[in-house]
Amino acid sequence: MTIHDWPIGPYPARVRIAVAEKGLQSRIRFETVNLRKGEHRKAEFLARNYSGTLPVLELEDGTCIAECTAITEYLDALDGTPTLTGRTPREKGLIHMMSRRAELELLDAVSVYFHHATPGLGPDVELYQNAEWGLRQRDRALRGMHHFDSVLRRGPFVAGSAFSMADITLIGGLIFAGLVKLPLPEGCEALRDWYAGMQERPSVRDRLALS
Ligand SMILES: N[C@@H](CCC(=O)N[C@@H](CS(=O)(=O)O)C(=O)NCC(=O)O)C(=O)O
Repeated sequence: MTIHDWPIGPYPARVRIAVAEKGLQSRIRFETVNLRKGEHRKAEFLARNYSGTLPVLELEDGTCIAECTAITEYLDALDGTPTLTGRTPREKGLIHMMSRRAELELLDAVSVYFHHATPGLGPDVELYQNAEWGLRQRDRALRGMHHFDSVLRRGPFVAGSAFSMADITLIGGLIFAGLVKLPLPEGCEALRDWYAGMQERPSVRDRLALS
């Protein structure tokens, strides 16, 4: 399998972490698509992913799976432990919900801030920007940080009693926040402590070493 990837990217980090957590490193090769050169907007890549985003998982038969959640669900289904997307219907529902909430209220919000209220990927790629919209999403991300701090005051993981895709998505959001220098607000000690612990996981710490 091939993962079309931007090594330092927060969304690609989600899949890199999932690959390492599942122990699939030996089955996957990474191929860099240069976002800063706009390679993800070219026809060759758009044929792999209409949405023009990374990462994309390409299977041996040429099937391309985009969207981090879908890629993680595919990898999780490949073989046994650990389970990242839930073992029971209840776990699956809660993990998907909390992962999606981490996307909407943090990761995607920081991404919009990056693309609209900062130079982003540069003028050749950011063809339309709306700074007000970007700043509103930055504020949404800060509210999201407070929300996840309250979630993590009630338990050690984002969704239930074990590490899951929801934790990985939140890690992606905080990676992006770090990249755009958006600090955790005062009062988010539970989120801060949780993230410090997550960064000690080999799958998180060594994610760039996969390629
Ligand atoms: N919903 C997509 C979003 C993926 C995404 O936005 N990826 C970024 C890569 S990175 O910002 O994390 O490095 C991208 O392709 N950005 C290119 C662009 O937005 O032009 C997913 O979950 O995979």
